[in-house]
Amino acid sequence: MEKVAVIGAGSWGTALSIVLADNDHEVRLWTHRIEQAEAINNLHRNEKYLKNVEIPKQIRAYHDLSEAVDGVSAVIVVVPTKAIRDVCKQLQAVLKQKVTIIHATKGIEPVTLKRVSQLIAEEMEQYTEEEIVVLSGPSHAEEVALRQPTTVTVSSKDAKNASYAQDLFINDAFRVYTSPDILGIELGGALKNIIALGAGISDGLGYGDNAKAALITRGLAEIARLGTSLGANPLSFLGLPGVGDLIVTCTSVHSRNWRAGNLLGKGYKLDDVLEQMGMAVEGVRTVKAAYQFAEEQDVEMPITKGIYQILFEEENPKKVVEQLMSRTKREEMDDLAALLNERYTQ
Ligand SMILES: NC(=O)C1=CN([C@@H]2O[C@H](COP(=O)(O)OP(=O)(O)OC[C@H]3O[C@@H](n4cnc5c(N)ncnc54)[C@H](O)[C@@H]3O)[C@@H](O)[C@H]2O)C=CC1
Ligand SMILES: O=C(CO)COP(=O)(O)O
Repeated sequence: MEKVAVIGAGSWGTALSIVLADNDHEVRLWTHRIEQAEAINNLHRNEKYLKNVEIPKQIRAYHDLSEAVDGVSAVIVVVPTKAIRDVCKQLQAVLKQKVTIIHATKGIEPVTLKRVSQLIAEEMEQYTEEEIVVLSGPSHAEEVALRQPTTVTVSSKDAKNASYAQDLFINDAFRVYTSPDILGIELGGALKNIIALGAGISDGLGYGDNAKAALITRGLAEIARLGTSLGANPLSFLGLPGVGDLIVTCTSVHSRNWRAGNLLGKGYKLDDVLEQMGMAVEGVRTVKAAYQFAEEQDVEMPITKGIYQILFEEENPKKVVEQLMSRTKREEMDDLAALLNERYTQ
């Protein structure tokens, strides 16, 4: 049994705390909102983020960060990407002992184009990027909290840390794999949110399953194209944090990115959609980063570009679909298949 702190009491932080409590760990769930800590401790509920879920009594919520991390062996960071730097600065100030840092956040910082493990290492000087672990994969909090079968991947350059994280979380309802390709795992988890926004827009416009299957497949091709240009293993995009997470986020009503896209497709404005959601919709910031990445790396990402135009240039979604459908003719297998072919047939 380990003593662990989960930083961020949104839907995902709360669901991961439940997995850890089921594994008999002592779980301290930190939130920056005092009233939320009180509600979790007194009512064993987190109604705003995870409706109708009973939180096990052995999960204790904290508002004081230094108390939450005192004596723990692992810290699991689960706040939205935009809050990572701020939260890690606070952690750096209060952490007295060296711990294993695991994050479960899915995003890329616009402008700097840094992944979350890089942001953590930048803000917490006693940790190197190689030591950080990411947990990612097709895993909606709503289903994890109900102990429905779920599979994820943990990844770190430090194999010992990845294996520690695997042991911490794995149980009969929550199966955990390991991977050494943290670049591919973080990029897959972040970039699928853009395609999920697109799937929601497509559904909001009234298009059908054919369109969604096309978005998932061609979206995977452009994620893999960008990822491999940055040095990721193309096979990672065929795994749980790649195609697995694309499928779940593009097809599940639980997905915040899909739901936000759906409202955009129905004609709502971005600001109104985000206000209505009231939860992290990571794809909105990540599409800025991916658009910039694609320009800098000279990588073709037409779906990402179209979604960027809908979100930030007020482009009409129907017009974007027309543009995507009337692009120059090409061979299909010039993407992921070709990358794999190149790597494994020589
Ligand atoms: N909800 C899900 O099913 C899953 C979410 N994720 C990822 O987990 C991350 C967190 O997402 P959710 O839990 O869904 O978000 P959420 O919107 O449900 O909760 C976010 C939490 O972070 C807190 N927060 C926001 N800014 C903060 C700050 N500056 N300092 C401290 N706390 C702050 C909020 O108060 C809230 O408790 C995202 O990157 C998301 O992509 C990953 C897998 C599944
Ligand atoms: O990453 C997720 C599921 O694996 C959650 O996706 P949303 O943030 O779109 O809800």
